Amino acid sequence: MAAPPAIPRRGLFIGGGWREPTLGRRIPVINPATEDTIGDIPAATAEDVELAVAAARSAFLLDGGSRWARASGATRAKYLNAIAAKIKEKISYLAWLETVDSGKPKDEAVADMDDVAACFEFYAGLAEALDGKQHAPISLPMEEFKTYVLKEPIGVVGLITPWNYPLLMATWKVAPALAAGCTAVLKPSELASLTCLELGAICEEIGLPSGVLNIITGLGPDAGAPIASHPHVDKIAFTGSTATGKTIMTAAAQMVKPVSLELGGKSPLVIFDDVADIDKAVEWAVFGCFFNSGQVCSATSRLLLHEKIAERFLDRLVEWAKNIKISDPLEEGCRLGSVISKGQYEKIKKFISTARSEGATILHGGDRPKHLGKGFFIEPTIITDVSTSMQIWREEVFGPVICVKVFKTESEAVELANDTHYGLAGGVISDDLQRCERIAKVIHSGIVWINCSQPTLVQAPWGGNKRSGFGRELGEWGLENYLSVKQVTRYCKDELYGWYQRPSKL
Ligand SMILES: NC(=O)c1ccc[n+]([C@@H]2O[C@H](COP(=O)([O-])OP(=O)(O)OC[C@H]3O[C@@H](n4cnc5c(N)ncnc54)[C@H](O)[C@@H]3O)[C@@H](O)[C@H]2O)c1
Ligand SMILES: C[N+](C)(C)CC=O
Repeated sequence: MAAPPAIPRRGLFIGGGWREPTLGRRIPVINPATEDTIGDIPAATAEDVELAVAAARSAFLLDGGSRWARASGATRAKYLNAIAAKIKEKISYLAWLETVDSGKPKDEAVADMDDVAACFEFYAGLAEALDGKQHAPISLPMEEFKTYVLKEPIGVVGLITPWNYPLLMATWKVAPALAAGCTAVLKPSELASLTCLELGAICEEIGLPSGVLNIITGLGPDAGAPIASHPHVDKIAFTGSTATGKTIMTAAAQMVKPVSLELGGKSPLVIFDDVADIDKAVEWAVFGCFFNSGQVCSATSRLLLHEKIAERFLDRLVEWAKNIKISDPLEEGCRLGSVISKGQYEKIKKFISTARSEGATILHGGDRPKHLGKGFFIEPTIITDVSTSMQIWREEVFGPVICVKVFKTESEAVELANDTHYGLAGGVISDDLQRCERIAKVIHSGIVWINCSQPTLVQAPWGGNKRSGFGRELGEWGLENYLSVKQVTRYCKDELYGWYQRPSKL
């Protein structure tokens, strides 16, 4: 068997080159599936953030912005397409790296890398289309003024991202930010930064102008907080926990800096008794909460079952959960890998034990799989006898743990579905499409899935309401996040405007 590739030892990617962190600190990289230390990443601090922001600002302003910010969208599109091509060329390597860094099954990592390339290509298309949207005239009810609109890049943007889809979540921000003409400082999660550093290497290879994208790795308070509070960062786009989102919003508010926040969730999946093929519904329930070990912001982790099918559905759910291949994520056919870290493993175990002590039943799972002695693995876990006051019903676990409640009527199902501070996603499964449409309208969330859970489409808006944040990523909305709209109005009559009396020239 060929030896696995080595983990590259990288520095911080600043101003188009690599540099060691100013204080010389590094953070170990642990493969969560084996618990082995496999490398390290730089631990940036405020000193490095200064350098990265300065590099991004001078790239934004260079030659009056003509190299990047005010270059045509078509010019920027060439770079985005070149990044996409490199991602495709290196897909197996990048997927391997993502797998050993995050513990997710290799097949999932390959799908993530496909999505990364597709996202760069999609925003390359929108960058080109942006050229045709400039100078859009505004229809006015008078003739003396003519008005048009320019869409301009916001400036230097700080992009702070989580570990669950390391390169993909970064791409959701980097691709539209660059398409808009912004320059950026990306700070991925300290728990999984390897593929984001490889993005730096790709930018170097394709000759992205220096300083357009800077990538600094490190701990949140040391490397993320100085970005959020930096006076020369014009916008923050953040994906992560609601708690960190609040801290970032507070820091940004001091400078009236715009923020977009993609935060946590506790999304419902409502299943009615009219489903003809119960396995089809069960598979979506499994996918909705056990994919990526449930470490998905939009995981449908609250399952609402109609009382008439609840027993049969739960029997099949347990069968399907037992059938999931849990293994080293590099093994062929793995469908449940490890969770990201020891800390996350312990947090999930605590959620399960609290649910038990509050009176819930652990119907299936709840432990480390017996055949895996090492690694941060947790069985797919199904929890029943849940009340709405329990922690397991109210709080995001971010692990392979689904909690179940039974309902009698449609209105009860809707009330339970909306019984949350979060509002990211929700799903409904029923053979009655009119009912699905009715429910889609009344679920308080940014995304509703009908007869499925989790499809994520680069063309469609993504984001939440309530404590799941605000702003939308992906689609054209993702580009708008990084554009500032400028009104340009011209007075076009030869005569005086005539509000004041012209003073005599005598
Ligand atoms: N809504 C979405 O689209 C979406 C997508 C993925 C993940 N998430 C959410 O992300 C969370 C899991 O990710 P996580 O554990 O990495 O979140 P986290 O909030 O702990 O960390 C996210 C990022 O913020 C940084 N950070 C931490 N403290 C900071 C501070 N004080 N100032 C600036 N930056 C700081 C971290 O280093 C990391 O890069 C879950 O709640 C999940 O629901 C949401
Ligand atoms: C949208 N998705 C599933 C890729 C990442 C959210 O955690």
